[in-house]
Amino acid sequence: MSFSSCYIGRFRRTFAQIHSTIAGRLNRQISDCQKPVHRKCTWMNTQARLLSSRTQHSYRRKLVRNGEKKQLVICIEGNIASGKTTCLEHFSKTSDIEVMTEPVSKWRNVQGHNPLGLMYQDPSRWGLTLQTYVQLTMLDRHLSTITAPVRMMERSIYSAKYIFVENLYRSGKMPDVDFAVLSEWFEWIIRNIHIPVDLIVYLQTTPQICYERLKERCREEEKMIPMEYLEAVHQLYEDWLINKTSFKVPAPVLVIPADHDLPKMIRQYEENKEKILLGRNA
Ligand SMILES: Nc1ncnc2c1ncn2[C@@H]1O[C@H](COP(=O)(O)OP(=O)(O)O)[C@@H](O)[C@H]1O
Ligand SMILES: Nc1ccn([C@H]2C[C@H](O)[C@@H](COP(=O)(O)O)O2)c(=O)n1
Repeated sequence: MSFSSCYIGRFRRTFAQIHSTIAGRLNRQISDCQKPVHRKCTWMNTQARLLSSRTQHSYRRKLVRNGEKKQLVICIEGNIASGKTTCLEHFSKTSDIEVMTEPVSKWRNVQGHNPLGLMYQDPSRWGLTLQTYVQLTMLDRHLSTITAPVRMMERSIYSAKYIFVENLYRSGKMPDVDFAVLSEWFEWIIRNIHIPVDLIVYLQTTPQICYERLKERCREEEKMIPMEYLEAVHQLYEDWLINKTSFKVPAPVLVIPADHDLPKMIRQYEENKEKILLGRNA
């Protein structure tokens, strides 16, 4: 087999795996969000109908998650090492809440490769690789079937793009072409797939506190993260969720100050529990 046919064969297999992962999570139904349409059709038919609906009508139809019902989806957002996983651990003890951490273990090991580690070693070369995989795995998380009345998940496909891809690009570590490809993927996803988020809980920290917690956690890949990186991520989060000057915010935001020690954080989580369970920020 020639090098090129072997390469094309591998590309086709990889594409088929990604396609089946996403397609498997979808209901193969189309909905126009306001008026759900309960018609079964194949993936290909769905695409055809999406295309025709777009040319004939002004409203947009989107693919929906398997068995999508009225469960609440709460995304926990915050800087690296701000305490998101610790927050989820606390709420995992509450009945009626399903918690879902970020798929970091996948980002550290995809078929024996470590795109997270590679990205920190050489962001210009591997930023696209990591962020493409983050986008896929986060989409997979968003589309997975919810098994409790409330889902709390760590971060979202939105912060992956608005914070981390944006940071790589703005800091000059992601080439224009990589940013353009990732942006088109992202825009396609949010235009065509319904990704409901009911509330964003923003754990607001100072970069200095995150730096201390990062050092304490001591994840191998993150040893070279400088303070400036956490400051840049912090600023992007503030502009998105507090100042609301950068990107569209997909849900109301509940801000929890998160520089405090663990006992105080737990008190704050308990004080905010009702709001969170109702998906409200006030
Ligand atoms: N309120 C807190 N005070 C002190 N240390 C904390 C607090 N919350 C979390 N940590 C510690 O900080 C590190 C990062 O927390 P983690 O929950 O993993 O953050 P994230 O998931 O946001 O990256 C961990 O070692 C954790 O034990
Ligand atoms: N889109 C993303 C999301 C996360 N990361 C990095 C940042 C951390 O090193 C790690 C996990 O984040 P944490 O849960 O500890 O805040 O993954 C990234 O580079 N891109």
